[in-house]
Amino acid sequence: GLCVSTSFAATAGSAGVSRPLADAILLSDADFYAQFPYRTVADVLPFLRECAREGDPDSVVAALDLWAARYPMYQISATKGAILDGALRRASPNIAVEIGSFIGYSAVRMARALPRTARLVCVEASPDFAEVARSVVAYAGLDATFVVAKASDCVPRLAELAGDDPIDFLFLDHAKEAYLADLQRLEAANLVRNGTVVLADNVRYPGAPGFLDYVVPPRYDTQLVDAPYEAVGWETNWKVVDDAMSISTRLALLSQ
Ligand SMILES: C[S@@+](CC[C@H](N)C(=O)[O-])C[C@H]1O[C@@H](n2cnc3c(N)ncnc32)[C@H](O)[C@@H]1O
Repeated sequence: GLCVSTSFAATAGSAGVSRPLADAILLSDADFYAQFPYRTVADVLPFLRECAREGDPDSVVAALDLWAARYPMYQISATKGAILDGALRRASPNIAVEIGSFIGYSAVRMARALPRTARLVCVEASPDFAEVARSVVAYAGLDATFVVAKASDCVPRLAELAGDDPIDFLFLDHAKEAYLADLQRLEAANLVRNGTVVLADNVRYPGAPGFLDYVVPPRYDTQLVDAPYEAVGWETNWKVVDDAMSISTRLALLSQ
């Protein structure tokens, strides 16, 4: 529909689209679905090999934007991706953690926006998704360490990976109802410091009960950034729903 082409056009222009991706953009729905079927998440890999340049994160992001436009699914939009890029660049973290990677779209965006010496750790509960995400990040020529675990079980491994260092930037995009408990688990393990930035998606829709009430002074300073949730009912009737990302900065550590 209209939403798809407009939102994609905005990214394609800035990303330096390769010739094959430009061809794929022009395919009719029927031709696109015939040439690039989506039966399992791993089907994104042959599409990327054809439509994105290996070692070129911009072309991988542009190709995944097209993939998501033809197959609306659970990755953040290009608009939300730009919000993530901006927050990450402003925070300039040494250690960034993402919880909920799906096939690696936001992981590529984060790895691309990080300082060279920084590390990205991605926590993903599904082994299948994590394996695809790992391949996508590698295809983009970027680095990330994957922890295949539920967020509630990832703390020991995160602590090990971080050494004595806290997480400087945390992106929450997994089970919305688990945001609060999983953040508090990281706090209890001293993985959050004064100034740690926590960016959370879907805090308005589907919504993160309890989480938004928690990330307020004196614990956190929080800014809400409006950005629509695009994929509601995409199979039958495309609907844009109000949503927001929250960007919270830790103000003070409480003893737990
Ligand atoms: C919305 S998708 C993430 C999209 C990704 N951040 C992107 O923008 O490309 C949510 C992901 O969280 C994972 N997930 C759900 N609950 C989880 C949990 N408790 N711990 C870790 N991962 C979880 C799901 O398997 C799914 O891949």
